[in-house]
Amino acid sequence: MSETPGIVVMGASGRMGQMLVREVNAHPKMRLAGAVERPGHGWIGKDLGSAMGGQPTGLFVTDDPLEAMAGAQGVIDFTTPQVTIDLSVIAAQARAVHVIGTTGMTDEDIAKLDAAARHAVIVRAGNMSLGVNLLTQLTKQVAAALDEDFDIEVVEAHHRHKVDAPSGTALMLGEAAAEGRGLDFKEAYEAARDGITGARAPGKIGFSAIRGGDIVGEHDVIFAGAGERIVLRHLASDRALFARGALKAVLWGQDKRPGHYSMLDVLGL
Ligand SMILES: NC(=O)c1ccc[n+]([C@@H]2O[C@H](COP(=O)([O-])OP(=O)(O)OC[C@H]3O[C@@H](n4cnc5c(N)ncnc54)[C@H](O)[C@@H]3O)[C@@H](O)[C@H]2O)c1
Ligand SMILES: O=C(O)C1=N[C@H](C(=O)O)CCC1
Repeated sequence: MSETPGIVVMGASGRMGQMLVREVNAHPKMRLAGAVERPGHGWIGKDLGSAMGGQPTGLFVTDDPLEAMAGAQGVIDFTTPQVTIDLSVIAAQARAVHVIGTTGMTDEDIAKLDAAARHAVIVRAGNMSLGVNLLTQLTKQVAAALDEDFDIEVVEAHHRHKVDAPSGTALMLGEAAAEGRGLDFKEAYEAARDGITGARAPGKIGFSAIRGGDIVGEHDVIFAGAGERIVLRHLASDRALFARGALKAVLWGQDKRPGHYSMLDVLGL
């Protein structure tokens, strides 16, 4: 391995992709080794710096992740579930650390990532920020401390372009709450309500999603009891915090054994 790991950014023109390119370029301990976009995208074959509206960098955008990963030690991937699953096979072949921020994965998708992680290091989290990962631990503690008299609701808000709901973060928080309270998450899960739903059933964890404008990402975990309410809140106002978490993860993964890790492992929480 070269001293400075080469990192490929998948989905380089995306909201997170462009943020990742900037953060990798600014990082003293890594270099940008490749930038990948989907076949047919207008950036394919163009100089990445110019495509991003800056100076040419000599690095050209490709639609071939295998080519991009030749000589790379890591790939950071905030794209779509199918793209991420396909990439996990290629990353494993290339022995590159695969950092996954993509959300909206099904259980089947995650099983495929588990299979790839038998041969490679995968770090995956629905939210890469320190604040949210710490909040999952606080959520678990509060849920363990309070009994079923406190109803748990997770409310999240994101920009108008987000395609999946509930957010990956909301699911992380809900899973932490279920774990703290000793509930089976799948059984406790209650999707957004609509119409004559009947009274709230005890032991459920409810989810609601707001979509609008340019909201980066906001999450409340509400513990609602009789006469009092506890609200644990995380507000993200800059996507750079997700990108920085991903950079931390790709460096952390460099000397790890194959496995499917989370940001809790990276952050030691
Ligand atoms: N885990 C986190 O901390 C975190 C933070 C922000 C966003 N996300 C998630 O990251 C994902 C992307 O979010 P976004 O807002 O950047 O979306 P986006 O739509 O702006 O970016 C996705 C990019 O992937 C590209 N892409 C699609 N198919 C591809 C292919 N075959 N090869 C290469 N690139 C391909 C698209 O062209 C696009 O540029 C979402 O699932 C989102 O929920 C996670
Ligand atoms: O912008 C998005 O999309 C985000 N997705 C993650 C999620 O689903 O929780 C993290 C926050 C931003």
